[in-house]
Amino acid sequence: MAIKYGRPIELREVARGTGAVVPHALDLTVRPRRNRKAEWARRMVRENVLTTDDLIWPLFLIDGNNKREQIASMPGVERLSVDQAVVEAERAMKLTIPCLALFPYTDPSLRDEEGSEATNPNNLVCQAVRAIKKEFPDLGILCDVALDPFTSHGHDGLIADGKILNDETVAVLVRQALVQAEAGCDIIAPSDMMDGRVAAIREALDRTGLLDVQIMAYAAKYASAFYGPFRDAIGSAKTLTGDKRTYQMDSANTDEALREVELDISEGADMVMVKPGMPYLDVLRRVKDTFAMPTFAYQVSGEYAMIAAAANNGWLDGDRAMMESLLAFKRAGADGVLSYFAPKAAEKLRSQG
Ligand SMILES: NCc1[nH]cc(CCC(=O)O)c1CC(=O)O
Ligand SMILES: [Mg+2]
Repeated sequence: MAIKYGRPIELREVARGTGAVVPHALDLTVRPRRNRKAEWARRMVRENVLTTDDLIWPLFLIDGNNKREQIASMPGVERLSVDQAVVEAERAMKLTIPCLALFPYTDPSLRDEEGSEATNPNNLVCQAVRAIKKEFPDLGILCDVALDPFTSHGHDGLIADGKILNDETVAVLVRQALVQAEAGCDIIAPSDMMDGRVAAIREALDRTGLLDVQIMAYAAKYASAFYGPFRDAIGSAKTLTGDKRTYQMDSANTDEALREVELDISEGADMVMVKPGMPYLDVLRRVKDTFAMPTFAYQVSGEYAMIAAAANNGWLDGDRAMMESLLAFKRAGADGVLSYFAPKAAEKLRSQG
């Protein structure tokens, strides 16, 4: 047969009749455009859909009260004081976005070589978790585990002699995860890419009786230029020394992503993530097909900035580019997407009914 799936073309060698009724009509049996002829017809054959359930909304936190600060490289995204984060949490609830992700801008005076503020049970993230959970206990909260918002050098781990120390870092990450979980965080999301951190965090959570706290592992996280605006947002862009290529993955690799994901699953990850998003849809598809785990993509700050900047310049239709990019994650196998577009996309989805 000429084609593997669909209608066997040879079997359709029925007489087509001679002389088309319509002048100049091609003698075509198969016309794929028929299924696209109207919106209702396109809806009938649509293979993937985006809903508000697919969205995780990342928020940036800053110390203070009633404070909102624009982030220059992320037009439309702000740093929020805890009370304002609670306001946005209410918006998430109304928009039926299931989960927020929290990232702190740590005051420079609180940053040090060891990132000690990460394990302060009253740090900005923990304050926000408590405040949001108090008002909206049914809203999911995800907390990032890594030291970069807290270290003076901007790295995700501890450094000695210019090297990132894996095992010593994991010990600190475990304490960071515990203070977040004890504050009420639902999903611990290690983004540091140290080896063995998922197992260590799972063991510590279980030992503490925090059996229901989930782990979403940033399992295949690449060393990427697309994190630039995020580093502005959390204030690590200027201080970061060197790059993160000894722990984040080489963007040339995909087999390695499968090995990373397999390890994190075996260590106890409940969900896995591929990051960045759009430039790595091939990785996302392989991960989903290989492991059939709840699999998430992070449409990172640089991806957001590209679309937002082009839209603000009138170079593309921002809303359509946003929706198309989010649907692409679904098509590639994602169960959900962390995206700064989350509230805007949710508003659009709900206005469409
Ligand atoms: N480890 C921290 C972390 N968690 C999420 C992002 C990036 C998110 C984004 O760009 O939107 C980063 C930055 C980094 O690894 O340098
Ligand atoms: Mg790993």
